[in-house]
Amino acid sequence: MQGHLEQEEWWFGKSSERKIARPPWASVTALCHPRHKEVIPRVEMLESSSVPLFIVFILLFILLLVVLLIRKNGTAALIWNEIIREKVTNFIMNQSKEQRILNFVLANAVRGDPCSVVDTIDKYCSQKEWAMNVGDEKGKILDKTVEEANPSVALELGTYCGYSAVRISRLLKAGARLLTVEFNPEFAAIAKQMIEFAGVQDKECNLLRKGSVLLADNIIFPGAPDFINYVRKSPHFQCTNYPSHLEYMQVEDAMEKAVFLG
Ligand SMILES: C[S@@+](CC[C@H](N)C(=O)[O-])C[C@H]1O[C@@H](n2cnc3c(N)ncnc32)[C@H](O)[C@@H]1O
Repeated sequence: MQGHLEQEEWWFGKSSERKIARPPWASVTALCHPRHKEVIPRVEMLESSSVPLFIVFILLFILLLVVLLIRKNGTAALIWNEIIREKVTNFIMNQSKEQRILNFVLANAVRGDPCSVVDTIDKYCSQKEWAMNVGDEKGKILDKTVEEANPSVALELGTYCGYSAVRISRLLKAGARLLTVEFNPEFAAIAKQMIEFAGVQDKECNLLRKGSVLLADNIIFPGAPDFINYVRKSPHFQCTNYPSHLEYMQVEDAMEKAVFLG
């Protein structure tokens, strides 16, 4: 009877001769031919056209995991943005990221309008390339601190492209002074052009006096343990912590305000 069976009714010929090799992606079910009691195991292989689909699905899944990791984990975000993506883009465009930020501002912001400069940098860094400006979320904490302290002199350590310098300057009262310090000469050159374009200028100042306010960024990520340890233990500072997020990210971060009590 087995010999009369149509070829297409049986996938693997006689069951007694059958050796079923089952790869991991194949599932085994049982077949019973209508004219026989014999139960024939049937291997349902993924069709060859499904294998590339399966691989694409796995790759998409891995991609999704990597994207989630980059969005939620600060170290992964920095490795992706600062090492991989930035270096590749710099190589292709033969230009630094900071130069691209400046070019975007020169092309899109309003000269002499610090708010426009701040908004344009935020737009570039949230939509195109991540950068270590304080950003808009923590920027609002910075704004509030500057408005509360209403300083006649402000000192910033770490200018980078000049984002926070412009942001602080736009809130300073008439006659107030801002000094901002940057040790990387390339960043300092970019910041100088940014500050000039925004129509604000840096000037000299004195150091701490009673009532001076320090606002430290990135105290959780990458972290500033020595600074935090020092100001929190010192009787000369009154500290307030502001939980927030790493600029343009969902990674946990915070700012610390330390008021010098004298
Ligand atoms: C997080 S970025 C500052 C971002 C900037 N405040 C803003 O929001 O636009 C830190 C900057 O501090 C600079 N920096 C680090 N150590 C420094 C030091 N000892 N003196 C001056 N600048 C420093 C770095 O080169 C970098 O540009």
